[in-house]
Amino acid sequence: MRSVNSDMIQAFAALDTHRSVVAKTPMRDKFSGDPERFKRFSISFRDLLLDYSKNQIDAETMPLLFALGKAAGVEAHRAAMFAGEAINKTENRSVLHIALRSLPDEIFRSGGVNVVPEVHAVLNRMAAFSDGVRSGEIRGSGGQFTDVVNIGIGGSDLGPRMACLALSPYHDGPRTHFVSNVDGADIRDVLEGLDPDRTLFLIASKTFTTVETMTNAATARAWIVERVGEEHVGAHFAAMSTATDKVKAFGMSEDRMFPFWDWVGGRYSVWSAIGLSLMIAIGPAGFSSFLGGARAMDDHFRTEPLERNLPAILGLIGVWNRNILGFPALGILPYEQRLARLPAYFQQLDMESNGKRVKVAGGATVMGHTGPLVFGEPGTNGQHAFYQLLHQGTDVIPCDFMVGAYSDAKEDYNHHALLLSNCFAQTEALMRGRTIAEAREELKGEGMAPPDIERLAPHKVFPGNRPTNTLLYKRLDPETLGMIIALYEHKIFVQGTIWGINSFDQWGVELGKALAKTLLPMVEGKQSTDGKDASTAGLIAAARLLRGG
Ligand SMILES: O=P(O)(O)OC[C@H]1O[C@H](O)[C@H](O)[C@@H](O)[C@@H]1O
Repeated sequence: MRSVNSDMIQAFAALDTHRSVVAKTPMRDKFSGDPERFKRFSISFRDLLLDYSKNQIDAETMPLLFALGKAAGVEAHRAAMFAGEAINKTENRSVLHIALRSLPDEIFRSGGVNVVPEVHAVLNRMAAFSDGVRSGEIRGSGGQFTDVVNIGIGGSDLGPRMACLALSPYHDGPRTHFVSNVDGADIRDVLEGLDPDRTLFLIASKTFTTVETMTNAATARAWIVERVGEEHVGAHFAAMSTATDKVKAFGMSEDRMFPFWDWVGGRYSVWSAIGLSLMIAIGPAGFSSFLGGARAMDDHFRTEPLERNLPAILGLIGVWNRNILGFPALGILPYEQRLARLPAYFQQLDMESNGKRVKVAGGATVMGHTGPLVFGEPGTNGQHAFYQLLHQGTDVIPCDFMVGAYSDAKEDYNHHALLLSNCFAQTEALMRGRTIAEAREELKGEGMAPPDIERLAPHKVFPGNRPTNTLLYKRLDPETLGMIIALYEHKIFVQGTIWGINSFDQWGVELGKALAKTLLPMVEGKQSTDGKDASTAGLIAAARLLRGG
């Protein structure tokens, strides 16, 4: 398993040959030739519908992709993850974010030990703490907390930040704020206007060593000490980390410490203690529905054959687009303003997991491509910004559209129908395109003179045949959000398995961190830049000059 075997080579070769067959018929003709196409290439799970019919695929493509998934050992690797095997091989760790959403009587083992009792013990402590903060029983120096500030970065920021915004209609706790950047402007802007006597800080860091988070935490501590007094620091802070000794050294008491474990990757940690800000905002019951949605997707992923498995289908379509058709990027386009941070969240989830080029088995370089460049913005905003390139640019960029059938407010009816029509219209336009004959026809219909028609028509041509998936759900509630995130987690797992890389480490972020440490004394003027390349030394010198020292 997990090294390129002859079945995989054959499966890739078959897909490669098949590509030229598929390419003969553009998607618009595939749709007119097959009224069953939507039915054939869509799949539902609970209130989620995944329509993948607007891809460059035909009846032969999916069986070939399922054969590839099987040859790559997706099923066995999936079983290994659920069995708690140390599939994160470079760090020798189990990968058990799935245990974070388990039921109390389920069993997930890491190193032979069932982790579920510990998971639920922490969840219960988080619930008691959240209830206390929400009711005012747990309070600051000036009474009930009105504001909660999560200080963290990467996986200790993007998940709770994204989910708090996504579920804002479910907020009935204190306001939540997020500070991540080491740029002092970030924390300064957040603290401005907050009442120190009623502000709770949550320090979120898996390692409790991340320089951005530690710097911001120290600034927050100083803010409290200065305004409220050293003796109140304990009441205004809590921490979530796997490094309990470091949290203690920071001065945090046991009851303000919410642990998680090294078998949870940072970008998979929103379900753990890292989600405390979300739990305080929406309450333990809402958080439990969020976990429940993910658990439902886990069960689906674990038990369904690849042919009826949403994450597998989404992952395999992604491999088709990336490896066989050679498309370099993936747009994440939620038609849901409250999912504005979802593209950034999926960017870390996907690019930090699958942005790799070395095989987990043997250390050789992967042949071909791995993870795509992930980007996105909520629709309809993106339409008025970068969709021009999606429709008429020289690169083909597959996109995932997502939209809820309902908005949570009745008065949005008019807005929501427009939102839905825009979402569906974009996928239709990307698929159909517009031919030169159609462009001419349209201009003629507008009464344009023939020379002008000829001049303008080429600019009005849309090549079409551009792939999209559409994920339609009923409404964005905690359960649905949990399902969507878990869907993408498992999709990324399927792709990482096929590419033979370790989706659960992130060595690629280390070099820059190490170099930043060596540059700091140079930026501060305490050390010479001798030995640095001319650009780096030149930039440091120029910045020092501009800073006046
Ligand atoms: O939670 P922390 O240990 O503070 O780490 C925060 C983030 O920083 C790192 O550089 C990693 O790239 C991320 O995966 C991680 O989520």
